[in-house]
Amino acid sequence: MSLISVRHLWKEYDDKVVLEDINLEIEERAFVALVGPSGCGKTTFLKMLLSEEIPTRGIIELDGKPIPKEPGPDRGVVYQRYSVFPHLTVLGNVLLAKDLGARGPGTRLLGRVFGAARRAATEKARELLAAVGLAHAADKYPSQLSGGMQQRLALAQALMAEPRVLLLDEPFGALDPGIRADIHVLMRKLWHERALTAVMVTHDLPEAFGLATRVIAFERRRDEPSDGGRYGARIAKDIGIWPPRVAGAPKAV
Ligand SMILES: Nc1ncnc2c1ncn2[C@@H]1O[C@H](COP(=O)(O)OP(=O)(O)OP(=O)(O)O)[C@@H](O)[C@H]1O
Repeated sequence: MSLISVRHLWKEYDDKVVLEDINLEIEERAFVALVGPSGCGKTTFLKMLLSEEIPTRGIIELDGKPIPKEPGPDRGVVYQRYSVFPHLTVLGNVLLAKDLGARGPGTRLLGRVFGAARRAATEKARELLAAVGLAHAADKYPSQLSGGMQQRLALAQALMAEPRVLLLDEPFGALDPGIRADIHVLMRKLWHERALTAVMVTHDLPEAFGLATRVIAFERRRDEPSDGGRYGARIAKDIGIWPPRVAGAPKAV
């Protein structure tokens, strides 16, 4: 069974069709790159996977069940520009992800984590900071971080709730090429080492083909101003990388 199943999905804003009859099955541990012209609906699609937007028609299932109506800890997200809390340290920003997502035993009003749960969360946040190469920066403030370090922090924060699905919206688009290459290495490592299924929007084809197991291109079959928004984008290409990349088996890359 697929982890994510999208069937006959349409998204319209007023009388403008953005996405038209999208059908897609995403296997667990896949790394899907979504590419396509500007404005073709890639971010809108990601927002529907995150439950920040509601489909006009059609079905999205996560693990065989309708996707939850609200964003939740099962889906993490990283945007191109990370919105940090400037008055919190790097460690504090990662812990906040836990606070915001906190539920159940060990939690109190406002969802803040206390006591043993707090200590476990701090340990986990430190482990994540080490995993993204920010162990040395735990006590720094976001304004003291470079763009690349901020995106590493964004990854740590997104992973704090151990999401099954990691959604990435041009996460490395604002970085210089050298920094980007470094963070690609990190992204590969995280995907191999953690139980993640990733869906990443990117404009960068080498990035798409360099990281993904599968590259999906959205495109409108007609895109004339005279069409007045009658046609949405569809899946124009669905390319499996060859030889296949297998999560957890970096030697196969
Ligand atoms: N809330 C909204 N209300 C109305 N129209 C919207 C809304 N959000 C997005 N759109 C429109 O939907 C279309 C798709 O936008 P979207 O941002 O998903 O495209 P994209 O492929 O991610 O573009 P880009 O590559 O430039 O980021 C655009 O025409 C946009 O103007």
